[in-house]
Amino acid sequence: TRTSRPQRILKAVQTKATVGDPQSVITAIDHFCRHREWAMNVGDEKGSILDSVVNEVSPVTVLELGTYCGYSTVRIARLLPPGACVITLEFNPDYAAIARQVIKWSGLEDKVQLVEGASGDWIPWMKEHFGVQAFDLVFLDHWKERYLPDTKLLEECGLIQKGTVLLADNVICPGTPDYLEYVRNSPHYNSQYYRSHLEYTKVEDGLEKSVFLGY
Ligand SMILES: Nc1ncnc2c1ncn2CCCCCNC(=O)c1cc(-c2ccc(F)cc2)cc(O)c1O
Ligand SMILES: [Mg+2]
Repeated sequence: TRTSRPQRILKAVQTKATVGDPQSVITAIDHFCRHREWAMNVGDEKGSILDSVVNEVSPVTVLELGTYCGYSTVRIARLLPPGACVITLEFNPDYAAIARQVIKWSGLEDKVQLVEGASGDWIPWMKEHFGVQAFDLVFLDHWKERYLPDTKLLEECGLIQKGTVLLADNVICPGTPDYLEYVRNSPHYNSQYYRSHLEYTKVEDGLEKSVFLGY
């Protein structure tokens, strides 16, 4: 049977990128998705904004919701200092299997914990299972209708504390209207929109950065 799109992305990495070189993995995926086949990676334009937020926060523990092929996982992990890590949750086992290989090819497996499962099931176990106190940065890039309920769940589980930064992809396209309304109107968040474009297209999209101000 035909290969899947994630399998074709992995092949592009394995043929075009250098083992242990995260930037070459990022470049290979962006080239493939811009010139061969569109895919829902955060991409190079929004990826540069993600990079600047990671550098600004210099997080020790990062949570990523929605791994897909591991493109943004690699973008984040490549900027983390020794001892820092990103826990990334992926619901789809086929995506997770490809992401593991992409992350391994980039040589960043020591900075990444990939967990297979639904965000709503795993978030309540984060403290106990990973010994996480609170996250310094959360990158939301999974089911768009899960952004708001999972943010509320993270708050309830004490995984968001004063200074925690939430960075949400696709707040315009496909769009997360209930999440945007919440973070922009809550007195507990300071929210900022970074205007950009849907990965590899001219369609408007953007990232919303929301800093938790404490209770
Ligand atoms: N840990 C977890 N818990 C729950 N769900 C989980 C999960 N882990 C994964 N999922 C399941 C989410 C699967 C993909 C989410 N991303 C998206 O749906 C997405 C779609 C577009 C898009 C835009 C315009 C179009 F015309 C078509 C598609 C662009 C993007 O940048 C996107 O991130
Ligand atoms: Mg996205």
